[in-house]
Amino acid sequence: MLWKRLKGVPAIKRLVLIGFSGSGKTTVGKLLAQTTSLPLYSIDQMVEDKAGISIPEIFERYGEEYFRQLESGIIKEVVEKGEGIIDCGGGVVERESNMQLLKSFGEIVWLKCPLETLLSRLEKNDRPLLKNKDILYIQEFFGRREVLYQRYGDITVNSDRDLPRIIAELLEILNLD
Ligand SMILES: Nc1ncnc2c1ncn2[C@@H]1O[C@H](COP(=O)(O)OP(=O)(O)OP(=O)(O)O)[C@@H](O)[C@H]1O
Ligand SMILES: O=C(O)C1=C[C@@H](O)[C@@H](O)[C@H](O)C1
Ligand SMILES: [Mg+2]
Repeated sequence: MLWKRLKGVPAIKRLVLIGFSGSGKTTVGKLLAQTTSLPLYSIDQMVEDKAGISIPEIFERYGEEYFRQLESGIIKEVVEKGEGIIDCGGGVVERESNMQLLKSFGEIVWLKCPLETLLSRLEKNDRPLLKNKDILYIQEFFGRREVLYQRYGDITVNSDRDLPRIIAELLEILNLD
């Protein structure tokens, strides 16, 4: 065991991961769920399961607003669950109502990562809001999103590092065993 549980301090067992596409929410969520045995709720995956088509297809056929409605509907269902890790889509912060619900569920962790790293991770980019966009557009979009992640995150974790270090920091913050 790399981390040590602090005795007498309650563990955080309701966690919400937010951050830009490529910040590692899904990757970190899976690893953290495996390590802690907490259930993982991946909102993007649940939206795709509900719609029966991929996210790029949802955007293409029905548009962003329809995707956002599905996303908000799944969030309403998931916050009714008990303990667990919620892996959000990158745009969850676009709706204040999503964030109120998620705040009532648990601790919101912003996986913060510089744009340069995100872009290298998203080289094979299929995210509809970023696909085929020029760098100036992406920089401006990233800047607007950072303001929102900063606003809603209770805890900020640097995700511009290797995965074991991110997981170790999260386990320490959450005081999980
Ligand atoms: N700490 C890391 N170091 C190196 N590569 C990483 C790290 N975290 C994630 N990645 C890689 O970056 C890519 C994007 O990661 P991931 O899908 O987890 O991001 P995300 O935040 O869930 O994005 P989205 O909001 O689009 O769902 C994946 O290929 C993943 O393997
Ligand atoms: O940043 C966004 O708005 C998105 C991020 C992805 O996780 C998906 O939820 C979808 O591609 C929208
Ligand atoms: Mg993801």
